[in-house]
Amino acid sequence: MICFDKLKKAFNNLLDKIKGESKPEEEKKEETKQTAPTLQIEEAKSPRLEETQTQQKQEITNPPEGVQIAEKEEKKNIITTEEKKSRFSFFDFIKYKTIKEEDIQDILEELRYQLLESDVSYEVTEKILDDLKNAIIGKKVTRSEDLEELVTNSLKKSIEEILTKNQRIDLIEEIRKRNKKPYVIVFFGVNGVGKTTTIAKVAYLLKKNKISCIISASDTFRAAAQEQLAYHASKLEIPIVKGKYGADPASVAFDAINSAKSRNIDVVLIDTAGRMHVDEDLVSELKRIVKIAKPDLRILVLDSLAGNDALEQAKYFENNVGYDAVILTKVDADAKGGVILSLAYELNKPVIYLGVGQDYDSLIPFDAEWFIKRLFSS
Ligand SMILES: Nc1nc2c(ncn2[C@@H]2O[C@H](COP(=O)(O)OP(=O)(O)OP(=O)(O)O)[C@@H](O)[C@H]2O)c(=O)[nH]1
Repeated sequence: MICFDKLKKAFNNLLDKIKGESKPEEEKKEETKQTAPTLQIEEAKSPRLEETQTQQKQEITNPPEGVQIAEKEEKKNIITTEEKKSRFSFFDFIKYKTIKEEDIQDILEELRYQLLESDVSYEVTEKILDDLKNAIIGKKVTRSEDLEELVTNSLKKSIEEILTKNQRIDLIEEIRKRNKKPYVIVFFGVNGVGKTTTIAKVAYLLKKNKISCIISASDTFRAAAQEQLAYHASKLEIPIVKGKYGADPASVAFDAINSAKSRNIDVVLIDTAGRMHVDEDLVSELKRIVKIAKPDLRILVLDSLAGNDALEQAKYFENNVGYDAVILTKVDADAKGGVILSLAYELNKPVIYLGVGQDYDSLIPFDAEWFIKRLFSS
């Protein structure tokens, strides 16, 4: 289950505003009619007028429960209609004239707010807004459908540019085309982002593609991490090299690589320890592992629930250790979704997979077209 509802809503709200204009006149009239109150007590005609009027007065000051609910419903209707009416004003305001920046200021401001709320970084938000301004300012539109098309195309194009900024890496193809055995991959990231789970998912993916692998349990910092990996390795029937608690993680990786060489195994997957905070100890440990294991690919694992903090973590790792690609986990639990855009645009490395659940097959290749489709589907 992948949601990123908030980001989707941000774009849908904007398009809804524009779509609202295209409703036929009849529908508009119908909606306006609904604003007239239905509880018209003053006009009630009764043979016992006085009695009725007294009763009505009482009803007005203290209406029965059913009427109270009806009034509440009615108020809701009025509010909804007011909202609907405001949708019409945007297009009515700009049609037949050349669109100027000040005409779209309000809708851009609303979009800006909603994007930032969805974890889209400031820089990416500004790019989307600038692209939108460039697409519609100076245009003359006489049909709301044309405006909707202009806006949709601009949003889709911006997002495509953002998501395709970095060269994609097809992991399976990369391993197959590289004539090196074993192909070494090291995974790192702060604690709890999902490194161990991701390694199990990657092992499963390799196995499905008939690529053999061995796991190096180089997280000797957290005792349970070894057990967790051993459990996955046994379930997936994949060999594992473990180290004792507190052992040198680089030497565990070294042993795993030697084991792969002697057993003709295609790939070594190296797990590493996370820390609560990125710190100097972690960085020097990772540098040592990288120096000794000489990985072909360094994968940074980031948690989408960390929002913009994920971006900060990525910058920290970039500056201190360096990495080649990102796997973004827990996307299934991320109701916002903007972090994907921020990472894709602000990092110089590609996001290659998304973790979308806890099962072994809950790892999907990251694809711009897929993302855009989901974002703009109804
Ligand atoms: N919903 C969801 N949960 C995930 C995903 N990936 C990992 N998790 C969960 O996140 C929690 C932490 O995952 P781990 O794999 O133990 O994280 P870690 O980075 O190895 O943790 P440390 O070894 O402490 O650094 C576990 O409960 C996983 O099941 C994902 O894509 N979606």
